Amino acid sequence: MRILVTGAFGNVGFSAIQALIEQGHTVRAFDRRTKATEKKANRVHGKVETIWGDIRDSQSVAEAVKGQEVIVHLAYIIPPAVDENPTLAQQVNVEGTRNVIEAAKAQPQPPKVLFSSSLDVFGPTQDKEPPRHVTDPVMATDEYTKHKLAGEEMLKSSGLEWAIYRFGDVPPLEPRQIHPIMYTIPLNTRLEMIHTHDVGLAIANGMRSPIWGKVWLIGGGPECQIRYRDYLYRSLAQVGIQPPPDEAFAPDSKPYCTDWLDTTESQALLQYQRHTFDEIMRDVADATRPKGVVALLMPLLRPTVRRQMLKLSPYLQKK
Ligand SMILES: O=c1ccn([C@@H]2O[C@H](COP(=O)(O)OP(=O)(O)O[C@H]3O[C@H](CO)[C@@H](O)[C@H](O)[C@H]3O)[C@@H](O)[C@H]2O)c(=O)[nH]1
Repeated sequence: MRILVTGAFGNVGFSAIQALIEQGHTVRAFDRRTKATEKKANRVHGKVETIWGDIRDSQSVAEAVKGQEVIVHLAYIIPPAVDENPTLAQQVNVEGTRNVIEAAKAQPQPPKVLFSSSLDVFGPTQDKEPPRHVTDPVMATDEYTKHKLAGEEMLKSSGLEWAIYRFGDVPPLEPRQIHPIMYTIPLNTRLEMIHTHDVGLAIANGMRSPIWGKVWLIGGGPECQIRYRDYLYRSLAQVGIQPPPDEAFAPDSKPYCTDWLDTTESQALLQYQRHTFDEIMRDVADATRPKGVVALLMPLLRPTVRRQMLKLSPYLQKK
């Protein structure tokens, strides 16, 4: 199949193109050109056709869409960056999705579109019995979820063949920057993680499955249903940093929009859940382990990193 992947050199995109190549598809990658995306493009050089462009530019999107049978639309500004530049995020996320849909509709044989959404669209649900089902009500609670729900609606009413994957939390296999967002999640929050390679597999397996016309929940399954504390403590332990005290975090009364997911149906169809939470964390640790001089300096750097991290907590600052 001829498949265009937008945002192809992002976290999910790169896993998707690798799984698609492995399954014999002809992959066209569309992304903006940065040092990071170029580095990843070099790793699949000769295996995909790469088109550099801006998702906000309808002409380059139309060029990329030509002759494709499926578009996997992943180009997006995600949290926390989405709140740092909401105007740009609106253009990339909402207008970018509109460009993809319009370009698809303009084709003599319109391609199908697989849109990536998020479990965040269920809103705050920690007071409800888990897991979340695909039929549960949705609500916009911030810019990101507003954009995702607008995209879902645009696609459903486009007249195109569509499918929507709402993903759980997909940790990238690269270092995540320390950001104040880490303190906005109460430590007891239910989180469902999924290995980035399993998301790639769910996308690739979807190409030969009857996914169309439906919304799917894509998470790691019961083995990946954890609490935020499990994830955070493990991530910090892997780099030898002691976790911040409980009072640095939002209290349980400030619920965050993530939850465990009912993935029975998606797993039965797509057979993509291959990794447990422990395996995700092992692969993240392998991919992010400090090397060379940084590794040697780590024992000296740790206290400074921890101090800087504590400074980012709005709850500690209030005291
Ligand atoms: O202006 C921009 C900003 C970003 N990107 C690309 O979009 C991709 C985003 O990837 P990344 O930031 O690594 O996020 P992912 O974790 O891969 O995000 C995926 O998974 C999220 C849900 O977990 C979805 O919201 C996103 O749409 C989907 O791309 C990258 O290739 C970026 O280069 C653009 O093309 N234009």
